[in-house]
Amino acid sequence: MSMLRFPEGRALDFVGLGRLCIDLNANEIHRPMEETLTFTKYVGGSPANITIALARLGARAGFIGRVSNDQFGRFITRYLHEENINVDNVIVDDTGSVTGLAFTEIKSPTDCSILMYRDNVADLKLEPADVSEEYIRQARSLLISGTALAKSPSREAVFVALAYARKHGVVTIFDIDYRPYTWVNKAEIAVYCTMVAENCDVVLGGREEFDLLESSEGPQRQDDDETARKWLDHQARIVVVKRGGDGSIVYSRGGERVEGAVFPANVVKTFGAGDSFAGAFIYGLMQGWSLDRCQQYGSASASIVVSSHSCSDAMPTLDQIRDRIDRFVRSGT
Ligand SMILES: Nc1ncnc2c1ncn2[C@@H]1O[C@H](COP(=O)(O)OP(=O)(O)OP(=O)(O)O)[C@@H](O)[C@H]1O
Ligand SMILES: O=C(O)C[C@@H](O)[C@H](O)C(=O)CO
Repeated sequence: MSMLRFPEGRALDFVGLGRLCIDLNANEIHRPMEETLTFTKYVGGSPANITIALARLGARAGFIGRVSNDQFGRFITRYLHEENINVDNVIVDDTGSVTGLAFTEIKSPTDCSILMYRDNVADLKLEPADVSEEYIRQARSLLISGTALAKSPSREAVFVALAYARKHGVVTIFDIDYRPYTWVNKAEIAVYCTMVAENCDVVLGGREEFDLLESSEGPQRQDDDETARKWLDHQARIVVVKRGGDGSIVYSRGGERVEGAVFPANVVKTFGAGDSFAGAFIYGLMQGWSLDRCQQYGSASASIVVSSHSCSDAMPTLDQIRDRIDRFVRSGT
């Protein structure tokens, strides 16, 4: 068992915090963006994707963030509402900010990149005063994504939210979510992400992301087991090291170490794997499932999303994940 206790009797199962942006995924795939003519618009932003994933699985989800006061901001808020995500703590920013744009280039199933437009974005204008203690008090869990720490006042808002969550026994989840385009330097990443990771119950990241947090400790740590021990020595009850096409390893404070493989996928784009994995994995933790079942659902969810054109729109339902698992059990595909 994961030794993680989600409080009961709360109005929300899960609250995401941070980036709400727009994905513009190239429709002409398997070619460089210089040759792309059209894009499809989706809601994006890692914490938004994970929150949508949880809502799609039936969790009562909410969000804390800022959106721009324009058509994109309204599009995002409406989409979250239509996904039954509570938007009471989604604030319209009126400082003239814009919505972050993530242009996804799909050159091949394994060669994808994101062109980010993030100057003056609304999500990083989130202020400490925007974060409602009452809103967090009614939640069972809170997700913090690392990019929300990249700039003030969003950075300070994160620490306020984390303090409220710890005060009210809310399970705190930190997805390192490193995106280079917003941080000033790697030293800041190590400092601020470490401060959050040391105070969260669940920490998820890829090998390179953990190396960024641990870089101040001399040569980059390559050992996943050592990384897990480090963070489990702090607040963490669960540490997830995501390893792309090689799967993931999940560690618990109770000494479990569970390696998980991937499900076969007809990969359209690799983006969205981490967010879809995280959504189903966290859902499983909330149900009190074993770690290998949480991991299995996370991996199955990821295989569905990497086989799709979008991230948020493609987040699967429980039935879709179960069907994916059943198909693999029956046929190995
Ligand atoms: N090519 C793939 N095919 C099937 N499953 C995959 C593939 N890549 C990743 N996954 C699954 O998704 C999980 C998370 O993937 P990854 O480690 O790439 O996270 P990430 O880097 O956060 O992803 P993202 O690209 O969304 O930021 C993996 O542990 C694995 O279960
Ligand atoms: O998180 C981002 O800013 C990019 C996302 O919008 C995009 O969907 C993605 O890369 C998910 O991994």
